[in-house]
Amino acid sequence: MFSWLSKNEDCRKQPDIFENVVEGLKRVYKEKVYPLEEAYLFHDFHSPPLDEPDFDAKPMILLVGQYSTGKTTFIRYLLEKDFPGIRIGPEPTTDRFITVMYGEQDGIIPGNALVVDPKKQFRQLSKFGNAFLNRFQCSFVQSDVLKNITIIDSPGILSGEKHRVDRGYDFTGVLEWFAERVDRIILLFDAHKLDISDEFRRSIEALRGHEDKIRIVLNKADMVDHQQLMRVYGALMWSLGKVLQTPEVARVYIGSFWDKPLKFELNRKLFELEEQDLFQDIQGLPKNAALRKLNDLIKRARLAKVHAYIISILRRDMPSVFGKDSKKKELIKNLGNVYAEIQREQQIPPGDFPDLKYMQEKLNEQDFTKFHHIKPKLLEMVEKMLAEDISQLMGMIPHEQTESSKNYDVVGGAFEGVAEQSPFGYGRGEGADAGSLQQDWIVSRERFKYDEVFDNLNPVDGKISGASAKAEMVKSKLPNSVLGKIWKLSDIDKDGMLDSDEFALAMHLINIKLEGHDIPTELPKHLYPPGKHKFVT
Ligand SMILES: Nc1ncnc2c1ncn2[C@@H]1O[C@H](COP(=O)(O)OP(=O)(O)OP(=O)(O)O)[C@@H](O)[C@H]1O
Ligand SMILES: [Ca+2]
Repeated sequence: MFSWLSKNEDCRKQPDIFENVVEGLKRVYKEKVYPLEEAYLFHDFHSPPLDEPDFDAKPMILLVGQYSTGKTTFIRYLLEKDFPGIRIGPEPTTDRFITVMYGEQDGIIPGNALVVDPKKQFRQLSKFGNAFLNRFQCSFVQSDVLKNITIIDSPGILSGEKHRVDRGYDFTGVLEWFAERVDRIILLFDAHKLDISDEFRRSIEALRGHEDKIRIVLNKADMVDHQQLMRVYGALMWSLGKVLQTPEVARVYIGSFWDKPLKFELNRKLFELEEQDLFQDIQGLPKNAALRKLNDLIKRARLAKVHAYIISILRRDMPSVFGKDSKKKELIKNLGNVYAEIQREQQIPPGDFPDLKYMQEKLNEQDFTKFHHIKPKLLEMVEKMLAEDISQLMGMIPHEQTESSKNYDVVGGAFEGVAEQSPFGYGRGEGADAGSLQQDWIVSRERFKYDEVFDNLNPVDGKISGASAKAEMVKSKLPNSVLGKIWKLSDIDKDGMLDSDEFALAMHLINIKLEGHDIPTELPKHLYPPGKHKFVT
């Protein structure tokens, strides 16, 4: 299975210099973490070994939610086209996990074939059996959106359902498997029907430990009026606080992610801003993928370490001849004492330990006499990797991010319509952007007012001094930091004085700020006075 594990044997002798972050992660995993995992049967307890495609895969977004919250519609909205196998409807529709990936041609690969493809990151899913594989597929779509991300649609969570029994496979296990590997988990809620079932709550629990990846979408927010929306939002935050059990509750994006007309025009602005934030988050995923992989590898290495301590202590405490069975039972029952011993002696925080009940269950199936004693060398290797290699790789990330940011853009589909060039882009026609789509200089519209003030400031040779401009500008009561910025943008020819055009521009910028918009760092082209276009940078 791990043909790639034996490659590059010589690397070990060379000093650790990594070509790039992902190659570095592959190498430290296979050379330093994997041996510890293998020695202490980590893969039987926690998660299967990482494979090369796990490191190479495009960033993935997993959509999770109760049935009919609009998961599939959300994907359709992003892609602006259907994917093979898409089904949308008010009743429970999606009955399978579908990874929606980029392909030169549209098509489907069924789960059974997917898990034997060595180039894809899904091989280990075969452990969930045929009942799952028959409910798993990959849909290929020719969409630019998918060139740098992969989206995973999941079956809606039904209330009153016991997943393992009704679906025939370990649904939460599958969720957990994906949660560990994806870059983003988007939980969808229906503003129109906010009842959080016990089943959904349990599914969210399967996402424990990955709270940093979770974002919440309060979808269909357009189906209720504003007052009701506020109430639903409050109720959602309250329930989330209980389910997620993290001090800071994940970011909630309010919106209606489909292409139908708005019911309440009042919501347009809010939805637009929320969508912009969510899209930015999604567009940042490819850039941050290396950091996410690094983060997940640290989590994994720490768990592997704790796991090794647990297993080796159990081995140490087993008798060599008689009473093995009763001792095993006793050790499992008192596993809490083992945890306490490790916490005390190794100074490992309780949060790094696996769930006690879960470990007790897993240990039942194991033969303790086959466990290894403590191997300090293997542990040291992981310690050293956490201390040295990881910080080296961390240091390479900013460089890689700037280097390759251009190739990483998520474009196309819904991302295209709101791109800056179109008049419907975020913030187009507002604030400093107002007037960018017209021929005339927008400042000239209110010009007559500004000229009157200007003339009263006694200009000499058509210009007023910095001092008299300042005296006028502070009347806006804006702080000096803002006015200084406005001054810089307005004194276009940089002669330390303002002519009537420049003064009008300064007043225009002050109004923009007073209306609550931001002042740009550079003056947009359309705000340059007609005679001063030669100064455009
Ligand atoms: N933003 C929206 N506002 C109102 N209705 C919506 C919105 N998005 C989707 N719907 C409607 O909600 C229903 C469910 O949509 P969809 O099938 O996409 O949900 P789903 O979460 O994928 O469901 P399932 O879990 O059953 O697969 C459909 O009738 C769809 O038209
Ligand atoms: Ca669906």
